[in-house]
Amino acid sequence: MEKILDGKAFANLLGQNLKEKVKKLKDEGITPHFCVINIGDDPASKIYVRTKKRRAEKMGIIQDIYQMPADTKQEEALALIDKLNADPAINGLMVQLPAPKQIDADALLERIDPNKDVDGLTPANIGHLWMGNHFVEPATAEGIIALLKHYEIPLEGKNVVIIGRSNIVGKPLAALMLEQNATVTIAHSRTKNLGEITKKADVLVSATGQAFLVKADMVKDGAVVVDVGMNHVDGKLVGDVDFDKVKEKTSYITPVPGGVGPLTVQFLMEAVVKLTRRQNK
Ligand SMILES: Nc1nc(=O)c2c([nH]1)NC[C@@H]1CN(c3ccc(C(=O)N[C@@H](CCC(=O)O)C(=O)O)cc3)C=[N+]21
Repeated sequence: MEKILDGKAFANLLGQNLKEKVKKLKDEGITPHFCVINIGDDPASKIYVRTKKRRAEKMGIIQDIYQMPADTKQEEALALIDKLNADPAINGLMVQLPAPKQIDADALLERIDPNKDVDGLTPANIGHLWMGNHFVEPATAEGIIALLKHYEIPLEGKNVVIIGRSNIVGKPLAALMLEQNATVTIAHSRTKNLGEITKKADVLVSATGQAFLVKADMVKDGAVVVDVGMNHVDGKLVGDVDFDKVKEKTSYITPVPGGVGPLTVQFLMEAVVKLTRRQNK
């Protein structure tokens, strides 16, 4: 029954358009330039940062990586953010998450200039998101909304269940789904009778980091399933969804890899370009 929501193909389609936008900026003498601050040695983070760098190069965007040691002090990270905020040559910055435990990551996010906030995770921009006057949105959530729109999957009046309440995915996605007039439920690790709740979902999104959490008996026939999970199992990348069994019940489903991940990266690039344009009006 399933139809695959091909995030990778859609990201590439968007990429062609974005390259043109970057070219236009370059004709005006402006090259979008952003920085990723990565603190510590998380192996997954290092891969993500490199994936972004490749994508940035492809788009014609400059990405600097500031790799900081695992024992970086809060003040050192704050000082770097201050420096990048103040540098007019830098259009955007982001702090790769998770950060080591001595770091107060929320305080770092709070320090980022909202006008340079590629991730849309500063308190100001989260406020804008919930008020409905946002100009930069967290990339994963934005990517999911765009993907469903691209496949002409309506959200108005639909029951959307999101598993996961992170600041980076679950909460911002709930805001954007509400904006699309969906009825939104957020489930999480303390939710009781998860399967009963997910079975009511017309659109089910999982963003937990728990492999095989979403089983076929938790999914309504004909549902749309979006898998945000990135889990390494036996050296293989899998999502949160028991894909082979769940796909038999869905009308549409995102694969991992090749689903939401490439859209996250693409929409980070879109944010860099959007911020750059806004700074050069
Ligand atoms: N401040 C911050 N912003 C983020 O946007 C952010 C972050 N921290 N921390 C970690 C998560 C995770 N994330 C992904 C990036 C690329 C893929 C991606 O490219 N995935 C590919 C393939 C990955 C592979 O093959 O290893 C795919 O799903 O097809 C996935 C996930 C960004 N994140």
